[in-house]
Amino acid sequence: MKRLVMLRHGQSVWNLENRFTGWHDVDLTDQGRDEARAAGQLLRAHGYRFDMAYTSVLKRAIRTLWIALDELDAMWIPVIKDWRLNERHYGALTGLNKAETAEKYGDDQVHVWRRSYATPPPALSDDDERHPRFDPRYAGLAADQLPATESLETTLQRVLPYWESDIAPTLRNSDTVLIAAHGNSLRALIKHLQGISDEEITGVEVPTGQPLVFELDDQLRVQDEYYLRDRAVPGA
Ligand SMILES: O=C(O)[C@H](O)COP(=O)(O)O
Repeated sequence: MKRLVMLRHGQSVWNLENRFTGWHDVDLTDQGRDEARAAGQLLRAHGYRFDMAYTSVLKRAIRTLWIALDELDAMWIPVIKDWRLNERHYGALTGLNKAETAEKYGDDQVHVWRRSYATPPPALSDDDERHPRFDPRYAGLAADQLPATESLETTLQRVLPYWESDIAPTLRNSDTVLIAAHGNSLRALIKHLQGISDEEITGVEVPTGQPLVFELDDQLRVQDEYYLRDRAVPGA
């Protein structure tokens, strides 16, 4: 049985401030670091050893991974960072307060922007300083790869090819892989792995700092899915 563990980053400064974050590169809060530490300790208590880890190019996910791997005494394992595991791009909402945006546009509209499968938030203009074309970490990408906004659907359209080309082949040749990423890039992957419908995925939430385990057969079909916090610690 193979195991894929997904870990959403711990609380970030903009989670705490209740701001739309997306591709903005904000760090963890002290609470977020504690959550990452607790995630690593929980994985250690359950005897996890990872062959390889994947993360995004955003520091809240990278630091969560570092802290968890440090707790596991496994900072030596191969780690790949890739932009395709980034959070969904929040377009022109990036940086806005979520509650104030709901007051302005209504709860229903904000819920559609946050949780619908196919409706993206309003796009950034090309000359907006928040546009990823101004960020050197994306300098190697073609213009048509750089989003000005993303729905969950278009997020899945960049996560899935990465899963197929990189993560799935690694899992076929190993036992246990960790992905430290973001609420919506992980929801996209969960939707794919579990065959969740466009409607049902709107109700799926991923909490910060909680290892989510997928047990997979050799064909990478999901046999079981659970949060590790819900399983008894062996020998405890
Ligand atoms: O990008 C963000 O703001 C969060 O990481 C996820 O936000 P959401 O819960 O609004 O999708």
